[in-house]
Amino acid sequence: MSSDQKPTTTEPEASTSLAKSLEERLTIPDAKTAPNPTASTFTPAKFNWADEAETPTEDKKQAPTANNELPPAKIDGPADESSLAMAQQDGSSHFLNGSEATEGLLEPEYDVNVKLADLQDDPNNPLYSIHAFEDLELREELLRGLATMGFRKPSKIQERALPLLLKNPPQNLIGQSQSGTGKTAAFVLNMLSRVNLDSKAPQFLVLAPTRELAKQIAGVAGLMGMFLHDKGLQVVEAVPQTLPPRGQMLEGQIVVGTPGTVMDVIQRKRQLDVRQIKVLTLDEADNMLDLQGMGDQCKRVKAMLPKNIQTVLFSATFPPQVLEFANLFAPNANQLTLEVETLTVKGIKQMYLDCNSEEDKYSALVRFYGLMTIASSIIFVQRRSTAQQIEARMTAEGHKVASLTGALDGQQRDDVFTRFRNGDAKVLITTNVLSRGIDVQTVTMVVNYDIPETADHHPDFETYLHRIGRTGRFGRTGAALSLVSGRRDWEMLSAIGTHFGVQPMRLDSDDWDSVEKAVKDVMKNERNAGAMKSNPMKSAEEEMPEWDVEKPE
Ligand SMILES: Nc1ncnc2c1ncn2[C@@H]1O[C@H](COP(=O)(O)OP(=O)(O)OP(=O)(O)O)[C@@H](O)[C@H]1O
Repeated sequence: MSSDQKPTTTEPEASTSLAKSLEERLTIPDAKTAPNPTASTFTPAKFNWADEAETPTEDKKQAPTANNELPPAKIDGPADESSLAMAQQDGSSHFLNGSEATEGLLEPEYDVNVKLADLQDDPNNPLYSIHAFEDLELREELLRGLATMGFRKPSKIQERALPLLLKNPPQNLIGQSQSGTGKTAAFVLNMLSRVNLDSKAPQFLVLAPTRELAKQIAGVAGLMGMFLHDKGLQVVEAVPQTLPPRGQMLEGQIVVGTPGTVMDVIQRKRQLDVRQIKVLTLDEADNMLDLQGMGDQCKRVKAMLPKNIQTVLFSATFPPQVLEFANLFAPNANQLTLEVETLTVKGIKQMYLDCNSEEDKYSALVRFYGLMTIASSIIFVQRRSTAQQIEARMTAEGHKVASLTGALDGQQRDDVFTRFRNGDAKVLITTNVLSRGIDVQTVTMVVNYDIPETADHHPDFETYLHRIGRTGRFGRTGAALSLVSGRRDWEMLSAIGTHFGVQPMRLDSDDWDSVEKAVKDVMKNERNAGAMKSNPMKSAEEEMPEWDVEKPE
């Protein structure tokens, strides 16, 4: 709802002053500029670099919630061809096929290659890089893999993190960068660079919060290592309901799984030999280390691994209290962290739709979808029951939608998610279970049907950021629409805007012509913006964000 109109029944002045104070406080800071330490001069240190990110998942919300949401079903499984094909489709199509299924909102009038090249030339963009992958001393098979995937230049996080990760003796790393900027490739390349292909023993363990993300990471590792398979590379998943039969070991140098299942296959089922593990990586590390969620499981897994292994933590968000624990989990880590104001991805246009009531949200949603063709979109809700209701209503009205929540079993989740990835379902309704890490490049719209809130009913900053980060991946454009239906929603969204230093654009559900025009304009402007941002006149050093360098304790 708007600052000046609503709520009409409850203290309109308060709402107005809220908006005013919001306006006063909201300034979008410029990227900081400062000397840029070159990769070769890095010593174990903490770097604070300007950019963007943050989020929680359904797994995190295993703590009791008001709506009795249960934690997601636990899932497991070995690496298979489908995950490779999935990653292939997702990972490689970005540059190989610029005219993928984006229609309507995001007609790709531009050439994706040209636009991305511009973004990667822009020092203020997180995709910017002054190096080539060739400078990063990667083995030849990996360079070929990257080229086949269409990766032309590393992003900032890849360029910064890789030299730190690949140093010998190996050092721990805590790495933060905005959603969709290629953190997966950074930690996957570390593993693929360090792998000993003469041994089939598990050497690398990656933990991720959900089965979908674990499978996605396994797929990326398989794809990036495509030229190492005939030399013996194997990637295996450890997610529920896809494990080999009891008594059979998980085989593969790279194991990717969810923490509960990994704990189970090490300790109880004894299907994972961890004696040769040399790197432990946590993706979505702030979520994984959350003590109310999976923190305990991750700690227990780590305790079962050999001592003195390299520990690598990545996320788009590291709230201060979690960062503290992260430093205990990965002692003496090199640190690449970002200021909170730099976490939002500029290519994601943030909007909110002012609805008249909670019930009005559904009709506004359906009307919004009727306005334009959207390639693919994700609707996030807070509760499973809401997901089911919206799915039923939209399906009854002839929309092709799917819904994925922790209420489904592993196979059902895989089926639904495959339908969405393939484009058979264009709209996915889900809870926070899919808020983190999921990379489906055709997603051009994220809808926050419910404003994300924590279990203790505060605005959930991290989840908001991760949710909207499901669009706008690696330089793509996207839009995020939050539905606001009352004073509380408005206050929560305002707090989120203040936290990140952004102000979502208001759309009025009483004026659909203007909504349609505004959204189309937004998408057009965003689409054209990338190519105009770069400033080739400034040297890389002049324009690099500020890095605070500290020695680790
Ligand atoms: N150097 C690169 N060149 C081109 N594309 C890339 C490059 N690095 C990564 N990508 C692509 O960018 C997309 C986003 O990457 P990835 O999923 O690793 O992002 P992320 O930083 O982990 O995001 P999140 O915080 O949401 O988990 C993927 O489709 C990946 O294939």
